[in-house]
Amino acid sequence: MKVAVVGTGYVGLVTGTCFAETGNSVTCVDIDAEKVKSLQNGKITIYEPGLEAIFKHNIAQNRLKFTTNLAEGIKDAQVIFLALPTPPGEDGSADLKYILKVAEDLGPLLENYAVIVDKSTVPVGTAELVRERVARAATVDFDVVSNPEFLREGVAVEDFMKPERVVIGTKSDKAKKVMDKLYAPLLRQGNPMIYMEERSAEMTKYAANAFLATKITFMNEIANLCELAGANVDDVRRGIGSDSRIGKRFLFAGIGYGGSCFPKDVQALAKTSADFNYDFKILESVMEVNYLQKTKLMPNIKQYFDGNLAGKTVAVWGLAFKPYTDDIREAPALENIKALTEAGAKVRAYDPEAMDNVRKLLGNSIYFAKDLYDALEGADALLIVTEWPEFRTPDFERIETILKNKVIFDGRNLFELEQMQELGFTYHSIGRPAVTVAAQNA
Ligand SMILES: NC(=O)C1=CN([C@@H]2O[C@H](COP(=O)(O)OP(=O)(O)OC[C@H]3O[C@@H](n4cnc5c(N)ncnc54)[C@H](O)[C@@H]3O)[C@@H](O)[C@H]2O)C=CC1
Ligand SMILES: O=C(O)[C@H]1O[C@H](OP(=O)(O)OP(=O)(O)OC[C@H]2O[C@@H](n3ccc(=O)[nH]c3=O)[C@H](O)[C@@H]2O)[C@H](O)[C@@H](O)[C@@H]1O
Repeated sequence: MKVAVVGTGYVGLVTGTCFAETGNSVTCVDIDAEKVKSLQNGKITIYEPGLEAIFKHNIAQNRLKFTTNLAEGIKDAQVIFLALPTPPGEDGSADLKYILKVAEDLGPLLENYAVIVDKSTVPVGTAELVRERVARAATVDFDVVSNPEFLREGVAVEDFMKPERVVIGTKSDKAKKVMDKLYAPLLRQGNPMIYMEERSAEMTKYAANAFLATKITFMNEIANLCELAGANVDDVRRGIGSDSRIGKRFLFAGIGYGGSCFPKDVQALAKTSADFNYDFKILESVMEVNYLQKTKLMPNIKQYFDGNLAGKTVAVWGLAFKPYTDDIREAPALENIKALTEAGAKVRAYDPEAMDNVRKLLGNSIYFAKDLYDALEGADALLIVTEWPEFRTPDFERIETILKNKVIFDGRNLFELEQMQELGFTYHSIGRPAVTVAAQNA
């Protein structure tokens, strides 16, 4: 099948590459000329495990092409994916300007029937708006369907190639046939293609993200309560997660969720609710709790240094909003770096993938370390923000030698409390009793 993907960011590049991998002929379109040039030269523009190999393979097979020219990109395409940004507008709603602009541009360019697919996360009613914009200048028949994407960054290829479900919002049988054919190779394990009305498909995406953000936030609040009540959130997680109605996944307490989607999608759903005069109370709480959670460890850090961080240096392990990505959008690390520097501390940061992106944002206002131990040189304390695997079993003897104080603030609960106690570290984590040297000696 001939497929076009408009917008070649995280979702567009994964979508295009994976559909090329299943044998389609794919052209990806982007207005960012530098990005397209790099992709044309076989240089991948994002870090996503497993993507580079299939990206290169499909370029070599001539099944994956890149262009800045929309007309060229969509020529003869049977399916046109819109994988464009939908950032928050000033009022928190999803800004549809990128989607609607491309929809308008597409109209006069269509030469044959095509299925135009809203892959971006878009509010209820967007498919109707896209249809209206395309129709303004279209001279051929077309369908617009909603096909929200549920991939996670860091495991995007796996999620895309083996989706637990594919949701399609459309009433058109013609469009259904095209989508069935395109997705068939990805659903061989029997996972379902779920058809529904387009408004329900659009809502499904926001409901999924808002539910997951709420689940995490609920656990973060349980964690905060555990700290006050002397319970351990990790035990509570195991205790409730084994109930299949609750499930084991997405119950990990930490210093807040980040990323390009949960924050903006929860906000956008709240705005949609407001537009329908519905007071969606949980969403407001989720946003407030998550905002506060991101700097949850700051009071502990300040208290350790008797309220004064001026002149102190803090090593920060992890900058990406989660492991296996270089994405720093809404990353808790950024809030913590801001809080630390505002309090007068210096920051020495290390992340395996995200340092270039943070450097673009913060310049040389913080030190970017060569590795996790370089980050500790001359540092008074260690703050862990992202659970990269290489942080899980570090050389504690080396940490002890380099770090000025044996103190770790851990926003991702990487270490066992007993281990920290044995090693003699003061250790503050999330939703678990603090390990202090005083407590150890008591
Ligand atoms: N990043 C993620 O993990 C997921 C994102 N989504 C949704 O997918 C959509 C896209 O997200 P990302 O891929 O993360 O965004 P992104 O910002 O990484 O990529 C968007 C791309 O669109 C390009 N673009 C902008 N205007 C254009 C135009 N007129 N013509 C052609 N290209 C244009 C940009 O240059 C950029 O390369 C958003 O709605 C997002 O909410 C959904 C599921 C997962
Ligand atoms: O719409 C999107 O863009 C995507 O948003 C999320 O994917 P993603 O943001 O890539 O990453 P997640 O693995 O969901 O993690 C999001 C945040 O939640 C945090 N998290 C996750 C799980 C958990 O148990 N605890 C927790 O704090 C992570 O640290 C991270 O900051 C969803 O999981 C995807 O299904 C969805 O497609």
